[in-house]
Amino acid sequence: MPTGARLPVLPLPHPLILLPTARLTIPISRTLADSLLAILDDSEAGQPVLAAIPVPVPTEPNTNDIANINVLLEAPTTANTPPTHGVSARVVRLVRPRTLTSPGSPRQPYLLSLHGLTRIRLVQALDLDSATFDSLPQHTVTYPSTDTTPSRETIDAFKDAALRLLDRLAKDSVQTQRKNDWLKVASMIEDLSDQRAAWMSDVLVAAVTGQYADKLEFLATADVEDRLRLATELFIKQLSISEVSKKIASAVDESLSRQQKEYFLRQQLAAIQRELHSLHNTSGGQPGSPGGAGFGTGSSISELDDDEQADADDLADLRKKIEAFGAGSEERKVGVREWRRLKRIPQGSVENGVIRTYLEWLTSIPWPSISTPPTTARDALKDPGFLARARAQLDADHYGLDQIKRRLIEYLAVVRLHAMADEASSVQSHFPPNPASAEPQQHLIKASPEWFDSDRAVVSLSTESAVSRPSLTPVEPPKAPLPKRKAGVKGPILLFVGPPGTGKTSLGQSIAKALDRPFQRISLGGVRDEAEIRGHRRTYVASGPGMIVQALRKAGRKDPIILLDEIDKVGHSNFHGDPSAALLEVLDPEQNHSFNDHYINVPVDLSQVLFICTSNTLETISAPLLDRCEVVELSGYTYDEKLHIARRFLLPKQIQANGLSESQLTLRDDALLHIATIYTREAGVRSLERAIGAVVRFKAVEWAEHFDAVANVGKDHKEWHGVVEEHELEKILGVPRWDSEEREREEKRGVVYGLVVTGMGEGGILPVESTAVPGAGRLKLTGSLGDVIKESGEIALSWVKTHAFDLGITAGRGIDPLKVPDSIDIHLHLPAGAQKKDGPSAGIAMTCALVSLLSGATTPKDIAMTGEITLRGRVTPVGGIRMKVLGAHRAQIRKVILPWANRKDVEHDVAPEIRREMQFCFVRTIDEALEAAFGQGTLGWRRETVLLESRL
Ligand SMILES: Nc1ncnc2c1ncn2[C@@H]1O[C@H](COP(=O)(O)OP(=O)(O)OP(=O)(O)O)[C@@H](O)[C@H]1O
Repeated sequence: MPTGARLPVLPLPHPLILLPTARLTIPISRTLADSLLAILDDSEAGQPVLAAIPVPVPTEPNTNDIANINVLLEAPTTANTPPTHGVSARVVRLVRPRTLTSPGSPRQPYLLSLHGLTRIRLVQALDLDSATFDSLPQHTVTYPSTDTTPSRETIDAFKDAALRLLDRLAKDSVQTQRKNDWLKVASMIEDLSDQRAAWMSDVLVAAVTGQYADKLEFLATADVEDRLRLATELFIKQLSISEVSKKIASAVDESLSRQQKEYFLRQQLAAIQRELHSLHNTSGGQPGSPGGAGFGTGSSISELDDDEQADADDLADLRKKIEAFGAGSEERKVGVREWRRLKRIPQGSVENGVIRTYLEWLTSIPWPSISTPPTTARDALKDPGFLARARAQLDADHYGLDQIKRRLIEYLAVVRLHAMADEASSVQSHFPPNPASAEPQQHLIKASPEWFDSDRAVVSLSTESAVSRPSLTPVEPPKAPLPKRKAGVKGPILLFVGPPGTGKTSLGQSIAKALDRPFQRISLGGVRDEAEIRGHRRTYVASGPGMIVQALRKAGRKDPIILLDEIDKVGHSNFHGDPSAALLEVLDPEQNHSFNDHYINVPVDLSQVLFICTSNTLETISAPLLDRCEVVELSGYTYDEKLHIARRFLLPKQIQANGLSESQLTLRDDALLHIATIYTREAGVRSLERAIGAVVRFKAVEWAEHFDAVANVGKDHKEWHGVVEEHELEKILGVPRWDSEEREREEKRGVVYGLVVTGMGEGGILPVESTAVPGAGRLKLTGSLGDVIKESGEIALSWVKTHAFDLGITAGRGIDPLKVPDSIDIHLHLPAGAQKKDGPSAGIAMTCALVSLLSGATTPKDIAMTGEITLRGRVTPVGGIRMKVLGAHRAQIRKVILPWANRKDVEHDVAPEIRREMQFCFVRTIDEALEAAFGQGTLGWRRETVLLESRL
């Protein structure tokens, strides 16, 4: 064709483009078709040629559309320059398809097929403003020269890139036909002559390049060398695109297929379980039996089968609970944050489980920000008859303990007053001075659900608020003030101290009943790890909250009674932290409104909780902990009290527990007392309860046998005897444990009885034995003795040596009784060597034992003593008098020798009936103690002694 020919120009709207060698079929309007037909009529050759000029529209790639990687990779090169490049195209077909015509349609679309021939260039660019796609204006075109031969390297690079791309396309093709086509083209390229390389580049670029801008640039590149280079670049680009796309597709495929697989497996599992269930129900089951026809015929599916539904319900429940948290509260923020993380992490993953468990804990704590209906505890405190009811409750649950009950009533009165004062101040704060100030709070609560997922946030916000633009960032409401510590909501923290089984725990339960609050008991015995109280941090595997939060969750209310049991047995600072320091935080009203549990990691308010502590002894409790508590001592019961407790509480409880009725079984008082004295010698009543339980069980068996025999008429049966006598006890409970000790106790030279308090807080007697062995005047002390008690032994020996002449042991002053007449060693032993013993209170007993050994005088076997001695012979006071006296009374001791300074303890703390039954000797000096122990005139005193014996 001659250069500078005029051709009708067909503008191709974006994104249509026709490359040389390619074919293109496009719909055209009737007007355009008419123009074409006119040209066809004029044309001599039959197939007219047009200039097909692509008209680009400037487009910005949408960077948000990450799904379409081709769009991202396409450069925004389609600038606003007037189009000049195009292709001469032969009109191959012009048809009017029937399917496209519709009656009454103003435009009758035609289909025009074009075949690209060669590159052309318009001499004068198309005027974009006046260009219409309905006319074929005549333009002068030029044909760029294509004669140059490309270089060897360019052709080789082109072929190499083309072959690699074709290879990839063949591999990626799913259809065999298409794969074969690509392979055929590849073999053509291998045999391609250099002259045909430019033609082949047109063919391939038209076939494989998807991007408009690339095609446009390729169309505009007339020079053969440049064109081949550009084609090479495009092939490489296409290759990397297809590789990246493939990688992404396979990654998506993989994750999808894993999820689908899991889903299908779960579905199959559920189906199999359903089948098994129905099989089980329809076969073999007896009508009316579980699993039989009466229970379900297979159509009813247990709620346990449908775990997916249950799972969804649980999640919905969780969400509801988080929504119930007060707006702006710390727990709500953490809950929302963790909820979002939960939604992001795939179900079934370990992390998902961890977050879910955390959220379950978080939502199960009774947070103060959750609005709850007014609690009955508050109502109980408001009731004017509250104190009377509390007193009645304590009396109904416990016998005796009058002083303690009085103290508890005082305590409850204080709690009530504080609660009422608190109520009054909160009523005031519920009425804000300006009603307008309450309004924003309402909006906050209304808008709260959209915190949960951002997509929901967009929807709900855009529908509700037409004015403000929706944003993806959650709307943070203004911070609601954290609940302030309510000053002194409760009274002091009570600490019940006493031996086991004296009713410490059950007193705590009675207080909870009186206050109508839930009761939780935390056993601190053996707690060595701070994390048991504070919880483990969430980074630990299988971490969880500490005991305090667990108790709060179980109680389900923010104001339960929590009993910290055996606080004396909690561990102190070690490499697992300091549990007692953690307890300090729990018990300190200044700190416990924001207790920090490591697992929950949101401050927990414990200021409404009433803590009560129990302990067997005060010695092992750390001073700061003790400082926070008010000590209430329960020393133990007398036999008389035990008898009452047994009759009124323990026996009826055991009778009921063992399926009998009170009319069927009677335990006489003498039998009960026998159990208390001979079988169970303890300060509390726990063993007594156990022993009574054993007797009741024995009788329950007898009753059952009797009942069976009566029902089985004709068979001989024993008579039923519903009264338990004292003499029957040995048959039921075996040989008495304490009886033998009493009998074995003897009046012997060198042996006296001291009074002790065990580590469990229980009083009792302990023999102090001494014997003389040949030796060199040394003192040997055995029986697991601590330093202080050993020193007491040495002080006692020094005192006896000094006063040996006055006591008539030696013939002259300055003679060592351990050397003259014979050289001896003294061995002092305190039995029960497995138990550690320490303290100064055995001073008197050791002195008496040494005097007895050296003088030959003995003390009666029903005398016991306690008191510290000094080198000058003074007797100084000791602790635990109440428990020691009670222990001595239990051990059938009739006379106790005590330091004078402990007189007030006996007067105040010892029950009157014990004071009546026992003789008390209060002594100021060792001389007085010796006279009280050995009896007046027994020792051969060489000087006048003053005996001050006082009886109560
Ligand atoms: N004064 C009492 N009146 C009636 N029952 C009592 C009395 N004291 C104790 N009990 C009963 O004795 C049993 C043991 O009491 P509890 O468990 O409270 O002892 P504790 O002092 O807490 O012992 P531990 O130190 O071993 O925990 C309970 O069944 C309790 O009801």
